[in-house]
Amino acid sequence: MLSLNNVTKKYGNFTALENINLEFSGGVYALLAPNGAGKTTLIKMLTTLISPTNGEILWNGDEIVRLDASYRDIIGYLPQDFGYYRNHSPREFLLYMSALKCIDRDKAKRKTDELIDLVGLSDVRDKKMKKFSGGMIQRVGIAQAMLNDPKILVLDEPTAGLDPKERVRFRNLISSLSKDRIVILSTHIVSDIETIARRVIMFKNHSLFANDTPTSICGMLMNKVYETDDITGVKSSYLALTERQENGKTVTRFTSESHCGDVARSVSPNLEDVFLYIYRDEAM
Ligand SMILES: Nc1ncnc2c1ncn2[C@@H]1O[C@H](COP(=O)(O)OP(=O)(O)OP(=O)(O)O)[C@@H](O)[C@H]1O
Repeated sequence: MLSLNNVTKKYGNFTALENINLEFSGGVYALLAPNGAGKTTLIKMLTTLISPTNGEILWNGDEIVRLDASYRDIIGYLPQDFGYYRNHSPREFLLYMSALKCIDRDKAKRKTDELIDLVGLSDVRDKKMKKFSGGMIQRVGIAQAMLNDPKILVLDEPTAGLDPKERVRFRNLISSLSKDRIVILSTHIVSDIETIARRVIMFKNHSLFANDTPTSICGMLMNKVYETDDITGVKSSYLALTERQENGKTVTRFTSESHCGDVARSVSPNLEDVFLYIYRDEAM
């Protein structure tokens, strides 16, 4: 089990994260928050790239900084800006990364072929990556993070820049990889994690705001989300969440503390509603 006890991170006088307590045991944990909320800061602490200013991070009861290389052996990490050589093929790149990770050559070859198949790049295993789409590159990124068969897989905004089809494919891949490990994934895109996250972790004002199942988090807005094609009929105060066109009319989805069932249709809240509601005052 990976746990954070009262972790605070300051950059000079600026507090990026304050007094965070979390536990990770298995499955997908989604760090869901707008840009600048502290997701990368948390990930960098979990991967030992930076240290907490206060508090401790433990792996099975031992401080990760003390475990040092033996902790890094069980981590797979896909950073936000994943560096690769454009003239490498996936196979060359994964063999190169295996060497950096001190994986012996026979095992590296076996693992490289296995992972290339797993991420669906068998057809292009020997093609230069310079012609790859963003989704293909990210799949190479996941494969390099999996080379050491990590117990903890950390993915920092892995779907940034992917098209909808690539996102779905990536989501399915992440879900399958989470069966026997902890996957910690940061994103500000709700649809990436709504169906695969075991728990959703949200930060607000640099503190932990929520750490719960997607269903429970949606429960925050139960009986408070409505839709109408005549928003002028809503007389109580409300917060407009989204708008869509339907049969030539603009349907507004909104949340209201007052009962609006007489002028609007009550609908089940989803994670996007909660995200828009919680971060309503923040620039996104
Ligand atoms: N090295 C640093 N020095 C000073 N401030 C920093 C540093 N790194 C991050 N910050 C600040 O800490 C806050 C959290 O940044 P962080 O990168 O963790 O956010 P994030 O949620 O990952 O957002 P993004 O997706 O934009 O990276 C931001 O206000 C950022 O400007």
